[in-house]
Amino acid sequence: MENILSVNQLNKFFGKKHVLQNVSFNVAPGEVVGLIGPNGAGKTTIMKAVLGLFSCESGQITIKQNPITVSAHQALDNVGALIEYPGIYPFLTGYQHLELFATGTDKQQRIEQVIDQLKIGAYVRRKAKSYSLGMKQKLGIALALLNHPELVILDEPMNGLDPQATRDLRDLILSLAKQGTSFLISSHILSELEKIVQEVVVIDQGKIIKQASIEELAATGKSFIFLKTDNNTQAQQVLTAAGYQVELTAKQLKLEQNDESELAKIIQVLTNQQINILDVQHQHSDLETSLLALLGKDQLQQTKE
Ligand SMILES: Nc1ncnc2c1ncn2[C@@H]1O[C@H](COP(=O)(O)OP(=O)(O)OP(=O)(O)O)[C@@H](O)[C@H]1O
Repeated sequence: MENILSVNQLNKFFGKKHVLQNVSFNVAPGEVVGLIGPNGAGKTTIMKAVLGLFSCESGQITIKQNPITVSAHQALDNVGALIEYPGIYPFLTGYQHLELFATGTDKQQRIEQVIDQLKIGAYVRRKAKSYSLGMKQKLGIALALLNHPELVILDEPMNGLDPQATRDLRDLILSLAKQGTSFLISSHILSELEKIVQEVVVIDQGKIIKQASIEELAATGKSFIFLKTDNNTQAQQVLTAAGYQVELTAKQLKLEQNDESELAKIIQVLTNQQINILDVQHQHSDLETSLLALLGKDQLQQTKE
């Protein structure tokens, strides 16, 4: 299927600083792609470049195969975006913002629909100067979704949202993606991001260090077993003697799990010594652990080069 967004060999300098280095990735129709990386990695710069907000020294950006440059913006009619913080006029109401930016013949219907989708009806007719951070954020997202965009770019969309609003936004993104809308989303809340994205683009110091499906990335991280026994100190000694690396915290033991059969072996070692197991928990590698492992490895590789 033809990609909705293609970024190809993008290079951007701010002064002498090479902030994007040969950045390439694609977003397919209906795909939710997460852009993740440390502070200053270049995520917002990529998003701004896609929106044609500044020129890049080299590379191409196309939306539905139409090039985006500082002077060619037509393809952006299909794009909705919320970057950095919502640009909101304090003396207009939320509703007036929506009226100002709505296009198309079904404007009025669409405005009512996004008010409903973002659950902003209770305050949308109040002046925006009285809005909390989360209220502004929801209005910003409503504006990004207003004109039936095929591609939505959201920079830290969960900023300021409470748990219920975060969950509502997650459900909304998933349902729009099912209907074919594509998303490019950056977020530091990786536990949330991993619930919505299919593909992850990891950027560090201006370079893409990995593009992978969320499952593929999770598989690169580690899994742990947490055990509580009736004698953790003895359990640690016994397991260490059996060749396991065991970390003892105040209440439990932590072991790295390398393969699925390991838990049964550990239980056997402990029961052989009459140590009773009170609780077992298994923690699969999450996006955060995988990302940290990836960044750590990459940094190690860079220092070796
Ligand atoms: N207008 C600018 N002028 C000069 N340097 C800039 C400008 N905008 C960004 N930078 C630099 O470009 C690099 C990438 O910044 P960017 O905002 O894209 O990072 P980010 O990944 O979005 O970070 P964060 O997670 O902190 O939001 C940083 O080193 C930043 O200092």
